[in-house]
Amino acid sequence: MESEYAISTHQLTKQYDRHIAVNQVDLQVEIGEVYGLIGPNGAGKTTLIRMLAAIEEPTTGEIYINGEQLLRDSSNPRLKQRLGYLPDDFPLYDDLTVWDYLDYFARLYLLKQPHRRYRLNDVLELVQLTSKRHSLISTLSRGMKQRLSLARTIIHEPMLLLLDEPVSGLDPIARMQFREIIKILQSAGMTILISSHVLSDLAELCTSIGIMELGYLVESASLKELYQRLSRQQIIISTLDPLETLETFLKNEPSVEGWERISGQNSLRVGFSGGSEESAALLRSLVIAGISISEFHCTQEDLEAIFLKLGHQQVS
Ligand SMILES: Nc1ncnc2c1ncn2[C@@H]1O[C@H](COP(=O)(O)OP(=O)(O)OP(=O)(O)O)[C@@H](O)[C@H]1O
Repeated sequence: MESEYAISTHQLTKQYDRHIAVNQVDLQVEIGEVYGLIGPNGAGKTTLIRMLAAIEEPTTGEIYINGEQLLRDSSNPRLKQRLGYLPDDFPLYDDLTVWDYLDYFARLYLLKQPHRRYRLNDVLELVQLTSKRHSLISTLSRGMKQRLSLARTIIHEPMLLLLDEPVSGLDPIARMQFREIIKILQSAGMTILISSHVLSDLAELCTSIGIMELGYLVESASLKELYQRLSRQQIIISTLDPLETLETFLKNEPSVEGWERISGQNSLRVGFSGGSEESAALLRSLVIAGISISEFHCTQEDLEAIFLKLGHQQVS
């Protein structure tokens, strides 16, 4: 049963003195997923990830990685070989070159020549740092340093990647570059667990989302299921007529659940309970009623709206 999952935990708990940082967490992540972990500061995300990476001992509970149990009082060398862990504060050695830094880690993972050299070249190409291979780390931008950290994390070709807030502090372009690399790793078959405060990044990358709060995993579902269950459809309607004309018409439409005016535009954001057939029928009847429609655009509430609807704090 556990072997179906890249990660499976049972009642996983971590207690520091009297404070419970992770509380009876049952987490299941299927092989090949990109699983996003979100939650406010102090929710327990880092502690959970550190236990999965076998850096932190659980107080109670069990962890299975690809069906194999992480053992207490053991360095778990075989399992660690399959894991790549990127902490949120990993130090880089400023006075090494990019190549020497990666070569150092490849040696730690006992990669032999000529495979080590091939692997370094492949990884540098993936993280788009080939042209920087002879540069000192101190001369890299923050985004480049983060991509180098990722390169170090995957140098030994792990099956499972654990990334703790990898995009925090990066500008939008650097975040996009990082996301593109994650997508390539996923398509190569890696399972990836990623914690982030940037919900729009997770919405674009993840297949499933887990929400942590006060040490508990309070929600865990595929992104598709979350959207189906919690995301309302919305229609943006713009008109050349006075907004009141459109509003009067919408009052009699059964699938319309309310609306708000979009400031500065002659447009409404309409909450809508129907599917695509009902929205097509609405557009038809607006046109038949002689209302001049300049925009009619169906959209869905995003991950941030879902997160707020669940009653959790906003995290970004
Ligand atoms: N070594 C430790 N000793 C005592 N308490 C700790 C320790 N590590 C974490 N905690 C506490 O456990 C709780 C969870 O911390 P954790 O860092 O896992 O949260 P987080 O969700 O990763 O937060 P953030 O988003 O700020 O990184 C916090 O209250 C923190 O103070």
